[in-house]
Amino acid sequence: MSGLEPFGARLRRAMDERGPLCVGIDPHASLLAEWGLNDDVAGLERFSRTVVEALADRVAVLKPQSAFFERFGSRGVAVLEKSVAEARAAGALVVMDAKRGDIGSTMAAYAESFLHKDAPLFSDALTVSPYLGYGSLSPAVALARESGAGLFVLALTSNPEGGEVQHAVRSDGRNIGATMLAHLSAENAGEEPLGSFGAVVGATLGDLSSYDLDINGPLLAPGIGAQGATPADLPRVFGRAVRNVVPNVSRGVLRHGPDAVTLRDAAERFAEEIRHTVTSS
Ligand SMILES: O=C(O)c1cc(=O)[nH]c(=O)n1[C@@H]1O[C@H](COP(=O)(O)O)[C@@H](O)[C@H]1O
Repeated sequence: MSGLEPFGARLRRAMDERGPLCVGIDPHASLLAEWGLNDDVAGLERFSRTVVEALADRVAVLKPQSAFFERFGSRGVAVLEKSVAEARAAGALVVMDAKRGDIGSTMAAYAESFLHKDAPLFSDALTVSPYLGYGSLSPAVALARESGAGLFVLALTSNPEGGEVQHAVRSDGRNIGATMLAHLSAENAGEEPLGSFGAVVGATLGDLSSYDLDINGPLLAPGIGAQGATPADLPRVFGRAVRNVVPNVSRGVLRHGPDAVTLRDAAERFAEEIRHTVTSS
């Protein structure tokens, strides 16, 4: 199977050309209501199409959150398929936020669902959970390599509950979050200009200087906006690794809809602030 150019290279170029902002497509029921839409498939379709039409030709990454589509069953998943295809056709990279993770043999099927080039939901990258053991993700790593796709592995998540798992210390003295970062570093060794295997590291976490964030791969950083972090926090949280950070904003942008111009302006304000803090750090 001949795949695309590796995700890391495509992402680096998109970040250089468009700036690193990732906007989430998270059609919460409360946002549908704020946009004057019904909490049904038609409302979902209109919401998602509006975001894609407003932003896919200008932001580097769009990240649909699968749960909000799955809520509507097969018709919601059909909207998700269409949104992914339209966003990619308009030039955005799509990170499917489905946070899959299972025993290896089942993980292979999840990988086929999102990372096989002929899959209806093929996406440029997929969020995955390594908490059945990092090795259980190997079928997804292998298929991503073959397809030119990427993964974002939950390492240090933005939510306050994450520490109970991710800060737990192993017998070798390293904590679980740091262990995931080390696995990703090994995955990305020697890749230029950037590896395809990223970590999810929350922008809400404060100073992370005790972690080696230099994984030669992208760092997806949710938590800006609704969860309280700001673009100005990025250099303090990520240090030198800030240049590989893909900051995600979902509700902080989406609450400005349904008008496309207002949505674009909101995304542009975040993008500008991010550009400013990253280039001046
Ligand atoms: O993998 C993710 O995207 C993710 C990881 C994480 O640690 N924290 C986190 O908030 N997310 C996702 O990022 C988005 C954040 O949304 P907002 O808080 O509305 O900006 C949601 O879709 C979350 O599911």
